[in-house]
Amino acid sequence: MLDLPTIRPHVLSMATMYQQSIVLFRLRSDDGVEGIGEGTTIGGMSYGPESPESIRLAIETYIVPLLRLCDLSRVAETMLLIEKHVVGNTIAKCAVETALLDAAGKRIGLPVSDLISGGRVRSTLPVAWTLASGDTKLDIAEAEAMLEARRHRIFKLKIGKRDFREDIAHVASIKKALGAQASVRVDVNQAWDETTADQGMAMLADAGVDLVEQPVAGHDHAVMSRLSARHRIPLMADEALHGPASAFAVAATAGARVFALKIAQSGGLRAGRDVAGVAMAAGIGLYGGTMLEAGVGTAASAQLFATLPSLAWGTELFGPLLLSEEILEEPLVYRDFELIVPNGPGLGVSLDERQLDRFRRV
Ligand SMILES: O=C(O)C[C@H]1C=CC(=O)O1
Ligand SMILES: [Mn+2]
Repeated sequence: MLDLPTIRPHVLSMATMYQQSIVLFRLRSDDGVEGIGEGTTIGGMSYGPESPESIRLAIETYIVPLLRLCDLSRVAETMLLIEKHVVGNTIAKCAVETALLDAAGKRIGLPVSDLISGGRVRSTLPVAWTLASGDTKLDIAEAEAMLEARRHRIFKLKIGKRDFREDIAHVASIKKALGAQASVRVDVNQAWDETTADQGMAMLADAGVDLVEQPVAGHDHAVMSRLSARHRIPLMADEALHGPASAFAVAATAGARVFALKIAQSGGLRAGRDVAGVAMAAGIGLYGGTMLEAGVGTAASAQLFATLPSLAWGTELFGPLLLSEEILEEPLVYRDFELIVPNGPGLGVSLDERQLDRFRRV
């Protein structure tokens, strides 16, 4: 487990992050091939049911003994055994599956994208940036600097902490300042009830905002359906999605027009691929989401997102850029508003051991 400093406090409706805690998992199979994976969540236990500590515990206490029984070159068979003995804990499973896939790719000299879906259809991914300093002027200055540097032109604003009118005035000022050169979206992280969401979504549409992410509780599928039917601004599901069955439930009730696809929340890259399959079959748009992972989880997400036939809303794979310390030997490359998807065997990234020693939680 590493505790990594962020470049600034990141203000979300349920927590303010001053650092990010990530869990790295490394395995070595009998043939000597190594694989790495990452399990990361946001804001301790305030975002979802897993925490950095629970991810580590699930892996060490329950998953590692199962791995000792497996032929680690057989990814699907190994994950099936884990699925049989460990319920839930999608982020821990994602870390382990990522390491298995990384090793599998290295073993045969292919990137993970080639193993999970027959290869990539794109080699770069558009990347959004989250404005979450908590201050309108600072957010505008940050967005303008990102546009100037050609790093981001899609901005997601974290709202839901303050009164909704105050939040929307903040969003509208930012959209007005940036104009047509940027797409502005919001993430409410489940903070509103239906009545507030009704007023909020109408006002956000009028302000020129393109997308509203998880305005109400993820388990309120009926409310999501009603909001999606009533509003022209698309509702994006995030916390409602934790694997293919939940994706099907949201799709079947027309609860969202866009899915935030996350490998951690889905339970791994292959489950994420299946969530994407549900979305595509149901005519739901896709956005490549993040749990603000560092380089390993971000590279793993990129391997999946690169295989998706359509990714209409781009991605938010900016996690490493929110951290002031790099953990990869070669940092991921961001250029011209996009992330270059690593192309080496496995995930295509390696760890900087000195940084692990510096930031490991003791
Ligand atoms: O989507 C979330 O809820 C979590 C995350 C993604 C970007 C960000 O700033 O926070
Ligand atoms: Mn979200």
